[in-house]
Amino acid sequence: MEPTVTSPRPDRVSVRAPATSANLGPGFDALGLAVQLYNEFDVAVRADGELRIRVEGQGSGEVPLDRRHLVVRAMREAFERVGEGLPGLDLRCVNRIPHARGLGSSSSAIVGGVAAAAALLGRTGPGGGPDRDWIYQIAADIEGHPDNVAPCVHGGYTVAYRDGDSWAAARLTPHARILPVLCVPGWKLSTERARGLLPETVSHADAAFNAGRAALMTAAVCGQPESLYAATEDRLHEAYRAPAMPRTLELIGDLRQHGELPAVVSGAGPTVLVLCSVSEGSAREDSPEIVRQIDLIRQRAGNDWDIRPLHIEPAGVRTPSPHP
Ligand SMILES: Nc1ncnc2c1ncn2[C@@H]1O[C@H](COP(=O)(O)OP(=O)(O)OP(=O)(O)O)[C@@H](O)[C@H]1O
Ligand SMILES: N[C@@H](CCO)C(=O)O
Repeated sequence: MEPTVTSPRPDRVSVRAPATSANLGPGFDALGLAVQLYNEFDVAVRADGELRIRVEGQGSGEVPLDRRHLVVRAMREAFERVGEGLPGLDLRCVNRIPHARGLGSSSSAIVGGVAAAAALLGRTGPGGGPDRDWIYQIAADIEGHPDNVAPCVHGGYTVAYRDGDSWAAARLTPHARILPVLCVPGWKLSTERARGLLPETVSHADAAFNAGRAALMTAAVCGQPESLYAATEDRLHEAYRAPAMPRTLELIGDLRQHGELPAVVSGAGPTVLVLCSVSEGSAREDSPEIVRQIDLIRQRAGNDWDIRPLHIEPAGVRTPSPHP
């Protein structure tokens, strides 16, 4: 956990942390994908020790504007890891990731907070960028499971896991033929409630089913998108959560049955993730095959869902200032 480089300490920093879609169906608490939708956090140290928080966009008027704020909690934890107290701060949040929808808003806030603290502490990684492993360890400890945190920190497609006393992740590059399309509803579901619906134990047969599909998912995302439909079947969490998000499971069933589209619950829901793809070349919003798939999604979803094609974010959290 030692920093690769210790730089002079700046007194202000800007952080950009992406949205993420976790699980991807069978990879419960392990698989995740970063997408190009971001929260931005501007942090400046205050000499008077006061804490001032401004929130624009998602969560404005809902999240606490004091030491309970998730970004501040994450920053405090990071400072305490090096034996320091949190200084006074001006924190400005520009939130674009909707809360409690299964798009990793909490991971973005936690990773953003830890990354801001790392930069203020002068901890940098190779090349002067964020000290990604340090950020990952602390953020995953706070979140409690690593599947949103890993892609938020590293970008791309990640397979996250526990390795002894620490968190580890394999970061892979998704195939250019894939374009994630998110169907975001206006209603919320907290991860805490969605996790409360899961059984204590599952059958060996269901565990074996998911092991095969999760392994296939990595092959499908990174090399053979034609396997995405088979790879997106799950028996560990989606059906158990249906009572808290019936319309999500209904839409997924509809898209799978009528459109043969690889649709899954994004994270803990209620957003639906559809892994759209083209048969050759690179997937773009205006590729004829993608246009057809998005039209079908719009028809089946109706007006209550915001249909958002979002390209994969390759790099993960960034601290453009002071580390370009
Ligand atoms: N940018 C933010 N600033 C402050 N608090 C936030 C922010 N984003 C999320 N939170 C807190 O986290 C809660 C949402 O976390 P939750 O884990 O339930 O959902 P999620 O992270 O959006 O979805 P998922 O984990 O399924 O991808 C919000 O209700 C809010 O309390
Ligand atoms: N793996 C997590 C993702 C949401 O944080 C879950 O499904 O509960």
